[in-house]
Amino acid sequence: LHSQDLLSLLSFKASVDPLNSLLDTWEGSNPCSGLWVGVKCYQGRVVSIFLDDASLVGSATPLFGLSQIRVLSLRRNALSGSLPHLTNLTNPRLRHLFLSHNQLDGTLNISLPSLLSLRIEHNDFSGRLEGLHLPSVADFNVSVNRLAGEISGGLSKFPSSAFHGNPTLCGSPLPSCSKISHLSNATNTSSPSPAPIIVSTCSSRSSSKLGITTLLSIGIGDIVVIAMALAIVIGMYTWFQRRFSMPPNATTGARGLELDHGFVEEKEMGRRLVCFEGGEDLRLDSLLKASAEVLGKGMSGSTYKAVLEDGIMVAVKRLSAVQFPSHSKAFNQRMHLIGRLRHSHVVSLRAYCNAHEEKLLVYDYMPNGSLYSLLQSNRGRNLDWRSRKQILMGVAHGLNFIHTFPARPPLVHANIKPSNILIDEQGNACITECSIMCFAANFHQSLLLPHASTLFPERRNSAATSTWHGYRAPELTVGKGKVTQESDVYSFGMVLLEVVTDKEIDDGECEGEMMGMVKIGMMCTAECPDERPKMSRVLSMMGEFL
Ligand SMILES: Nc1ncnc2c1ncn2[C@@H]1O[C@H](COP(=O)(O)OP(=O)(O)OP(=O)(O)O)[C@@H](O)[C@H]1O
Repeated sequence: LHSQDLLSLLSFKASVDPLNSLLDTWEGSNPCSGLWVGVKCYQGRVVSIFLDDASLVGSATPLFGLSQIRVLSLRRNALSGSLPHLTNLTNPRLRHLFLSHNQLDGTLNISLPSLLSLRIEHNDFSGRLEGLHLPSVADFNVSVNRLAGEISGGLSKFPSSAFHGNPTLCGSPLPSCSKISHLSNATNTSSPSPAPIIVSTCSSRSSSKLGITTLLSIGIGDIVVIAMALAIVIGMYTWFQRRFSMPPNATTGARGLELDHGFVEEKEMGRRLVCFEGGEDLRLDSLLKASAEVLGKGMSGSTYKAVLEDGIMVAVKRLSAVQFPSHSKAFNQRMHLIGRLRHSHVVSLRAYCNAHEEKLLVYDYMPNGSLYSLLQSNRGRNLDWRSRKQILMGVAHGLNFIHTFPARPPLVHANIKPSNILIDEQGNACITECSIMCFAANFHQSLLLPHASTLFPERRNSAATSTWHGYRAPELTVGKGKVTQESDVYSFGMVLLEVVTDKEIDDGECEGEMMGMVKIGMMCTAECPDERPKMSRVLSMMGEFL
């Protein structure tokens, strides 16, 4: 291990975590052990740092001492101070720099011909853009800072949203500088605000830059939108109620909304087993009698591998009575939908039982374990780039299928993480446990755990079963946040970043693809849910360069 890397990391830790409460896994002398949260290495050198949303306060400067760093992502912390002069001499391999939503200030001096992404929006940077020499940059955003002067050269190709919120910045794509100086001469110079300020609805800090009138009009606009949304929701709710109170066979022909013609209800031992296509032969008593092996235990319950009398293997999830105490009608309705999901990248639910004393879900058994175990094992260390791409493409296809399945309300997975991504006989990735966590009683409590110490939790303690916290979207941490397709996209992005930046990826020809994937991962993990792409868009972006 390179001693300069160790020194840089320790000096960063001393600055941002003097009490050793946030980066407590940064211990010992080997940051490449796999235990240092957020640190990825290649051939003994630190190549990426992912510490988004880690509550870090202090200076980021020591991290620029990592001379082989390719990806540095420190979004949504409270880092302050200025950036050092970044050049090919200091950081020749830096490709992606993500520092948005911090309190960084000073002028920008970055001369990196190979830098592909620069995201520094929502900081306090000042001065002109002349200090930026970034001929290759393709992903660029400096909005909501205090930058001034004319936008020139190659930077003009970026949309105005990349620059908004810098009151004295001008030139294409913002209004021309002559117009601005004319305007500012004509108006009171004590409060210049020539450039259009479009403020992201996700930023609380930026709202201080809005005037009262703007806030009022936004407020009135919001009320109208909320009223319309309420009307739509009530209409949909009424429709939904009518729709699902019909007997199964009386449903109309809309694909995906029909209840199964083939489902069989079994009353055995006082409990009901509801079976879907491919699970018609399942019986509750044979399931309960089957020889079973524990596969693992998670937040939502325990999973067993059961071998039935005829030799068929299934995975049975026994839901925890604490997390799923009630016998809910909504749960049954959702399971009837989930039982119809049939896709090569989604694990089929074959049957379920929702009795008071026993809540079971019966899935196809996947013989090759999960992405979690793959990343943990030695095999994972040698998982080549092709296999990683194949897995991620599979997950993207599966999640896109779930998100576009005709259902009202639209289906949300709610628990995308490596242990819920299973590998089938052909090595394809299949998503399991769709929507289950939507019904968990303690869902939000489990999300309120501290952020930084749960980043990439799977790496912290290989003995513990995985938890979801490192993959949750930031809007879910506030306690009332609701899981949405956008929060699924965030979790997918976190999984993608973990798979792509996992160490021991062969360097060389795959680097371009890898960096493209990092870019997609960053888009998926944008703070603002509205800014995250839909899974269909993610798929087409992945397809463009893979
Ligand atoms: N259909 C399946 N086939 C094979 N292995 C499975 C199947 N379903 C789950 N597993 C494995 O069983 C183990 C336990 O899964 P379980 O879903 O109970 O916990 P978890 O995924 O860690 O957490 P959570 O309860 O939040 O989903 C995991 O390693 C998972 O990959």
